[in-house]
Amino acid sequence: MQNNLLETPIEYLKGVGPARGELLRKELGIHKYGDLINLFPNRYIDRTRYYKINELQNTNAEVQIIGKIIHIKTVEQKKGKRLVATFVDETGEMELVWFQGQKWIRENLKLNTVYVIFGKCTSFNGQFNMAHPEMELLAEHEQNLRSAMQPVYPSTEKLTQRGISNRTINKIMQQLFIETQAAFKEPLPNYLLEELKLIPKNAALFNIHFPKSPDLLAKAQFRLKFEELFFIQLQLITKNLIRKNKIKGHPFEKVGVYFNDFYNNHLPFDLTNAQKRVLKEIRNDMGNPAQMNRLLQGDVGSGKTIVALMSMLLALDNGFQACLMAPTEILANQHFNGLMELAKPLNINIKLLTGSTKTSDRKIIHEELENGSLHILIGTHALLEDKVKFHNLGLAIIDEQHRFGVEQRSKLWKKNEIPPHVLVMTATPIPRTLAMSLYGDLDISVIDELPPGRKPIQTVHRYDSSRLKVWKFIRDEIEKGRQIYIVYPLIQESESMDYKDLMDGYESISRDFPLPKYSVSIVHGKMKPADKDSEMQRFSQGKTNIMVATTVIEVGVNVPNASVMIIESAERFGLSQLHQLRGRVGRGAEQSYCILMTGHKLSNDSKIRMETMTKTNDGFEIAEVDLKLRGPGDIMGTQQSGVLNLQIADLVKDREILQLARHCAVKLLKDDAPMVKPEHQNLRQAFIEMSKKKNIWNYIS
Ligand SMILES: Nc1ncnc2c1ncn2[C@@H]1O[C@H](COP(=O)(O)OP(=O)(O)OP(=O)(O)O)[C@@H](O)[C@H]1O
Repeated sequence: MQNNLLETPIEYLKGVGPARGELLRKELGIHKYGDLINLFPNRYIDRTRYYKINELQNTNAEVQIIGKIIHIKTVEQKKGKRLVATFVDETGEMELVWFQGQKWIRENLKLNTVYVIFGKCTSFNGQFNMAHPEMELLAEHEQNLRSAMQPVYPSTEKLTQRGISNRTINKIMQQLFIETQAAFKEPLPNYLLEELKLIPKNAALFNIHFPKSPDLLAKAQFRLKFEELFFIQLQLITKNLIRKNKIKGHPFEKVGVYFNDFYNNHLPFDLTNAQKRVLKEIRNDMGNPAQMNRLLQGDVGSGKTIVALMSMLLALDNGFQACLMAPTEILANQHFNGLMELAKPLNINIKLLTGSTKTSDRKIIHEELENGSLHILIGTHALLEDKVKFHNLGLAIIDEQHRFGVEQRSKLWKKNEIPPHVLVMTATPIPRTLAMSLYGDLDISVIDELPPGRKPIQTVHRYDSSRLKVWKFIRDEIEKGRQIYIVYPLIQESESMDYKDLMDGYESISRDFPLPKYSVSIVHGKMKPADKDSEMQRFSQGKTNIMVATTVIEVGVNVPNASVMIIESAERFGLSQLHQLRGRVGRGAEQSYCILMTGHKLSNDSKIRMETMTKTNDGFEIAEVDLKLRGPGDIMGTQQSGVLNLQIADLVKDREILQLARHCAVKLLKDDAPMVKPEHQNLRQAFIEMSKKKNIWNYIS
């Protein structure tokens, strides 16, 4: 099809016109013919079945009935007038109701004439009724060739009220096919269509809007989903290739004194096989003259810190500086302390820069950073300030990247003429399918093995009514010398209520665990950073037995002696958050426990969450359940990514198609990366057009 036809403004389509055109633009983002063709139905209704009135059930289902209107009246009510018609068939009677458009309906409805009505049926006081039914005279209905599966398009109430019903969309879609003569260019190469048994683009578009049979509909859906995911993968992989070919990085050719000395003489434990494998992947990447962009995924407590340090030592060995940026002060502090501890025997200069760093210290940091005597800088967003200038930054490690905006990250890259290698670390396991789409342009390393000797955390779910028993359990654990976390939810919308819960909880815990035998710390977001820090310190040094906190402790806190995590109102946390919180215990050699406290009334989702947590400790398994429960849009970090504005595919349901699309995209680009072979001509053109429109690159880099 001619491209310019697809570019035609939507109001030129017969049956649309300026008013409807405006509505379609505003409500559905449909500006041109090409947008309309890609407005895919979100479900299909079976219009082959006709119900009798005595077969109706109160299920709120959509039904189709043949019958007559025998009576019509206007009913006055406080809320306004409604039009009520009595509709009968040979088995019974029901009511049809209209709240709007009553005058028109009264004038046009024919009494005692056979109609086919269609709509949602509800029951009120034993009588069935249907509000605003779709109506057609039986004679017309029989003439209208209708597909057995009638598409239902994503619509809005506003659209329906202003005269763009599903039926209207259906009609203008037909018109679109007439005007464009269904001649859409086939972007996929023939060999791919044959290999995957995909139906051609034209047939797919036709059958998605006017399915001829369930089988053809399924084929159309498969084909269009594949195409959508395939183009996204082409984009992501192309981006990765361009980066590897064009964006130069500093090759770290040497493994020198820092790395070797640490590896041979100061490793505090043997690395796990997973840590070794991941380090090798990182070394390989950084040894190349292309910029590294790697995502390091590791479940909570899997030992990412030492991998980060050893990667930084490689940068130092090659005469470069390294930095690590964390999203919160607590985390930055934690990393700083952890790295200082590990690097103690090495002669390197590591400093911490956060919002609370004193001006005098800041000055020193700035100077040392510029003259190159500062080797490693750890910090928060403070690292991004313009004043922070590196002598030569070779490696930037970003922890928990989804908390940083895209701009912030790229700002860090731009601190050098040649961008540093980038290692993104995350302890939030991302299901493979989602990682493929979100981070498909990054190389991914996974630490999928916990350090040896860890005892799996035992997780239980307890109702508030067994609190006394839980408190007894805590006392016993404290007796054994262990420490306890008690975490309260903090949800922004009800912040003041939550603070009240937290403070009430803190008071009653302080009462139940009184001084001098016990001491209780508290940490929450409203505290000054310095106070927070000192409370954290007291707890991590073992000076307090219990830490009462909000989710500020969610990530990165490392107190191996803490063996019990109690999560209050656990039903209010998402699965990945629960998993993160639980990961704060089980970091030492002792048996650890996580107790999920909830009230008795739980929604189905909450029940699944509690069951999942008590059943498994595996972050990836939990992430999969989370993805199923919440859908990809709610998973952390996905909102900012355009990857998820999918038109037809669904990352949860269509994971197999996604894998196939990725596989095919990799294969195709390996063979013909610029897509210049004759059989890839249409593909290339479609790819360029799509990249212009839907530039997911901006979201990701
Ligand atoms: N190979 C290993 N053998 C024994 N202990 C290890 C090993 N690797 C790491 N550890 C220890 O395991 C604990 C967790 O490691 P680390 O803090 O690096 O985890 P992490 O991956 O950063 O987890 P989180 O994201 O939850 O902070 C630390 O106390 C660390 O010293």
